[in-house]
Amino acid sequence: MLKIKALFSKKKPGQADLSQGSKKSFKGKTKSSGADNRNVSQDISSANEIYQNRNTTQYSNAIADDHHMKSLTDELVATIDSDSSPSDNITTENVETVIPESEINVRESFEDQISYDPLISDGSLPEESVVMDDSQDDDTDDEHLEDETPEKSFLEQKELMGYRLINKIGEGAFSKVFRAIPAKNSSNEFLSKNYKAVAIKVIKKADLSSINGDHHKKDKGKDSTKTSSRDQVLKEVALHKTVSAGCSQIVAFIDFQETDSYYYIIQELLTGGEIFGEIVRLTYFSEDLSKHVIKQLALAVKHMHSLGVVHRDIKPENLLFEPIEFTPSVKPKFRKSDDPQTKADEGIFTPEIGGGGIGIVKLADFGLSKQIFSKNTKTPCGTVGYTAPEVVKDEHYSMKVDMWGIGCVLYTMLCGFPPFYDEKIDTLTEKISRGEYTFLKPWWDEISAGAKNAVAKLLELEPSKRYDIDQFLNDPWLNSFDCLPKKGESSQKKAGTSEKRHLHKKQFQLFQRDSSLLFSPAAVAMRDAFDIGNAVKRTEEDRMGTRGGLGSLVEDEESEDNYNDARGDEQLEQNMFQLTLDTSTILQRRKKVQKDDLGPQVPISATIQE
Ligand SMILES: Nc1ncnc2c1ncn2[C@@H]1O[C@H](COP(=O)(O)OP(=O)(O)OP(=O)(O)O)[C@@H](O)[C@H]1O
Repeated sequence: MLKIKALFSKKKPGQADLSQGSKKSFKGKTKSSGADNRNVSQDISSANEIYQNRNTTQYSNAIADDHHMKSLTDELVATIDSDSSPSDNITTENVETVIPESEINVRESFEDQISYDPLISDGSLPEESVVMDDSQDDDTDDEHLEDETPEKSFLEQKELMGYRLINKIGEGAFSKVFRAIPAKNSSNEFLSKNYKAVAIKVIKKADLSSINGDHHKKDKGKDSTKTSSRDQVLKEVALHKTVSAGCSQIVAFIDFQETDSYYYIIQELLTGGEIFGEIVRLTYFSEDLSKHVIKQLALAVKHMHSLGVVHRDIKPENLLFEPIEFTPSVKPKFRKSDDPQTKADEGIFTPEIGGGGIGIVKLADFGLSKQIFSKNTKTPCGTVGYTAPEVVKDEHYSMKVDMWGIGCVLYTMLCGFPPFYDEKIDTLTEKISRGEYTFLKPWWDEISAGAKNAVAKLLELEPSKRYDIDQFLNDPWLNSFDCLPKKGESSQKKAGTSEKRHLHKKQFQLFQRDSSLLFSPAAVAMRDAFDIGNAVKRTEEDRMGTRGGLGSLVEDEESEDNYNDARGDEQLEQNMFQLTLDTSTILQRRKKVQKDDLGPQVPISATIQE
C-alpha cells in the first residue's frame, strides 16, 4: 500500500501528449545520498566509464561481445553494491563520477557548430505543431531524415550534444521522450549510419530531485550510502545497457549524457509506439497476434533473467513495436461479444511477420528493474562466495513477479481488459493478493483452452507453482506455430517500403489524434490497473525479503520513511484515486453489446468474483 501511495500521489495532473500519449506514474523509488549531483564521492563506476568513454562505448550494445557483457555486469554489481553498505567488499569509494570540465566545454563548443542553433531556446514556436501534417510526414522518409526540421524549439535541446530533437513522442512522470536524429555533423559516424533516428528520454534534474526530496533528505545524516535520484537514473542506464546488449527483443541502449540540467538516455526508436495503444485501438488481439507479441516479450524476459535482472514493471505501455503493413481481412471475424460497428479489423496475420500493423516488439523502461544476481558469480549481489538456500528461493520469487506480469499482459491482449480490477484501490489490491480473477463470460468463451491454460499457469498465485520463463517458452499453446518475426532486417526497415510505412504511419497518426481513446476512462483505468498490480506484486516481493536485490534496501527504507505519512493520507488517497472501469469506454462498449445482444447486464465487480 505504501508503494501504491507513492505511485499515485506523485502523478502529474493533466499530462497530455496528442502525438503519442503516455500518462505514467512515478517510479523513482529513491533515497537521497545527500550528495551534490556534481560531487558524488561514493558513486558508480559504470557511470564514470559511460562518461569518460562515451565516444568509444556509447554504441557498444550493437557490437557487444561476452567480454564486454562481463565487464558491464561486473560494473553493475559494483553499482548495486554501492547502495548497500560502506563496508561491503565491493565498493566504489572515492570514485568521482562528475563530468570532467573539459567535457562540458567540448559540449559547449560543439553546440556552437550545430546548424540548427536559431531554433534553440527561444521557446517561440507554437505547441500546436505537435501532430505533423502530411507534407511533414513525407519528409520523414529515411533518406531525408537529416534535413528534418524540429517541430518547435525545445529547451531540452540546449544542453544536448550531437542529436537534434525533432518531436515529443512520449512522456513519463518525470521524463519526456523525443524522436531525435543524430546531428548532421556528428562525429559519431557509426551512430548516424546505424540509427537514422533515435528516441531520447530526457529527465530534468530539478523535477526529479524536488519530488524525491533529495534536498530534504540531505540533512538526515545517515545517508551517505543511500541512493539519490542521480544514482537511480544511473542504475536505470547501467541496467538498460547491460540487458539490451545481445538481445533483439529489448530496446537497444545507445548512449547517455548528463548535463547541468538534464539526463539524456538515448535509445533505439520504435516507431509504432506502445502495444498499449494497439490494445485500445483493436479492443483485443487474436490468439495469433497475442502469441506473436507475448513470445517476443518472453524472449526479452528470458534474456534478462539469465543475467539475473528482473524487470518488475511489465505492462503493455512498456512494450514498443515497429509497424508493418496492414492487410485488411477479406471477411473480418467477430466474436460473439464484439460490436461489429465498433470493432476494428485486426487484418491478416502472417506468421513470422505479425499482424494488426504490429511487427517487431521490444521491451522498454528499466526504471524499476533490479539485479538479483550477477551472471558470472551466480551469487546474489552484495554477497561473496556463498548462496544460502533461502536466498536462492528469494531470487526465484523475484523473477516470478515478471511471469505474473507476462500473465497480465497476455490476459489483457486476449480479451481487452486486465485480469484484476476494481473501482477501489484497496479492493483491487486484495483481489491481486488473493489471485482473484476469472475468464469472464462472454468475452472468454471463444478463446482456446490452450490460451487459458497458459494464462492460468502465469497467474498462479503460489510463485513456486507459477511458470518460470523456460516453462512458458515451452508452453504448447505458445509453440503451436513459429510466431517470431524473421531475423536479418534492421527493425527500422521492418515495415517494408517507405510507401507502406507511410501508409501505416498515417493510419497510426490518425488514430493518435483521437486522444479520446488513449485517454478514455477505459485506457486510464487499464494503465492504472497494471500500475497497481505491479506495485502490489513488488510489495509482496519485498515482504518476502529479497536479500541481495538492489531495490529491496532502497524501497524498504522508503517504506519506513513514508509509513506514518501514508497512514494519514490513506483515506485521501483512496478518494483521490479511484479506478473507474465501470464507466470506461471499452467496458461501456461491451456492456452495451451485452445489454443489447447478449442478455442481462452483469456488474463488472460481480463478474470478477464469479
Ligand atoms: N525507444 C522508444 N521508442 C519509441 N517510443 C518510446 C521509446 N522509449 C519511450 N518511448 C515512449 O515514451 C513513453 C515514456 O517512456 P518511459 O516509459 O521510458 O518513460 P518513464 O519516465 O520511464 O515513464 P514512467 O516512469 O512514468 O513509467 C513510452 O511509454 C513510449 O510511449
